[in-house]
Amino acid sequence: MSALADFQNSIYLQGLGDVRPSLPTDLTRLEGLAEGVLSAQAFGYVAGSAGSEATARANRDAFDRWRIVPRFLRDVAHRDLSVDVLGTAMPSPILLAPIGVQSIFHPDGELATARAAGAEGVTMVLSTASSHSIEEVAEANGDGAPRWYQLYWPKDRDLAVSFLERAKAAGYTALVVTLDTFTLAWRPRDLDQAYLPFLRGIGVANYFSDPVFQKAVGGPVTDANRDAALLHWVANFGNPSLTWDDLVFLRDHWDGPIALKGVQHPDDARRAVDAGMDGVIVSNHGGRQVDGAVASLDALPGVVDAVRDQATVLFDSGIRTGSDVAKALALGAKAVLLARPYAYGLALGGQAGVQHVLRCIQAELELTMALSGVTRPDELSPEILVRA
Ligand SMILES: Cc1cc2nc3c(=O)[nH]c(=O)nc-3n(C[C@H](O)[C@H](O)[C@H](O)COP(=O)(O)O)c2cc1C
Ligand SMILES: CCCCC(=O)C(=O)O
Repeated sequence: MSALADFQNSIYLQGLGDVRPSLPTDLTRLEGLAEGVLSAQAFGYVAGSAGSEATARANRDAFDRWRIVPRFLRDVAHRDLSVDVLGTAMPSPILLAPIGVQSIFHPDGELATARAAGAEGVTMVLSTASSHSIEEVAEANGDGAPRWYQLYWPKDRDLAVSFLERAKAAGYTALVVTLDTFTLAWRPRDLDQAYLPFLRGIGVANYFSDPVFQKAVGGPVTDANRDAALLHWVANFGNPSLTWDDLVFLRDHWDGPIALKGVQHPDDARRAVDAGMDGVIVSNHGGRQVDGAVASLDALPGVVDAVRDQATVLFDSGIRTGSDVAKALALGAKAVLLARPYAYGLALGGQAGVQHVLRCIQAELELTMALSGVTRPDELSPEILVRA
């Protein structure tokens, strides 16, 4: 047994003193509860996806179509979920996905998430669109806590370099570059409420605190130049003109590992390898970008096949339970990024809510593996799965 599954025992033992978990241990129930504590706008922003939300549903359906076939009498007494991903030692193959604008879920936003991740030893991927700055989040995360930085690659190259330098200086060791959101997709829940957090000054902390950004808007952002600063953000946030050739620029300005997030096609995965990228993250942004896009889990095997051992393949979009993690790993992912469930945990319980989510999903993963005859993540293979 490991400390991860000990969480299960600690819950039962607390029950002897009539103490019960304050949040559900079935993480699929968090969304419904979060709806009760969030504003309609904040809930619509996190729970919503692109268009008719067909891809968001497809992400979940794809997990349902794979079933685990448990095996027994394989000595699963000693379990070890730890993995090394792009040079970062992790207690389990689960990272916290980049989620921007977290102060719409809880006043402490990314600071609470960073504290939770630091306390659990789990790697947090900080979004460029965070509501607290790169440096503030690093401080909350703690010295020596593992953290990665996610880049939204702005038009202004000097600003991109400044973000990378700040992230490096603040101890973020790997870079995640998100390809699929150089512009926001058609998101009806936000459109119907005419709601975009950035225009209300949320999710722009890294921009407003940046010397390159400040220079472009005539100095530190105050009431006097705030509207101009927001317009500069709109004009600069993403760059639809980027091509594969531009990745050379990133390689030149970041000396750690780089993973491209949003890869769905095997050929794009091969191009990432050719461009010297260290990893790809198979993701459709939780169905928030291309409605009608292939379910992320269905895209995973093709990418794994294309990349083979030449790069690390990570996965997100639709992970809700420990058994989802096991399925994604069985289909070839080295680790997964957990997203919406921890945003709901944050909304419901701040730092403690995020820690609850992390403990539940890690314990559930370990128990699912052990009860399926598997003791280590690298033992998970397609052999443990059948089509439903
Ligand atoms: C509210 C919200 C904000 C997000 N912000 C970012 C972001 O700033 N950068 C990024 O790369 N992905 C962002 N994502 C996408 C997640 O990293 C992840 O790919 C997606 O949520 C996975 O789908 P799932 O939550 O349904 O599992 C965001 C997702 C949500 C729900
Ligand atoms: C401008 C987009 C930043 C946040 C994001 O990635 C999302 O809402 O999906």
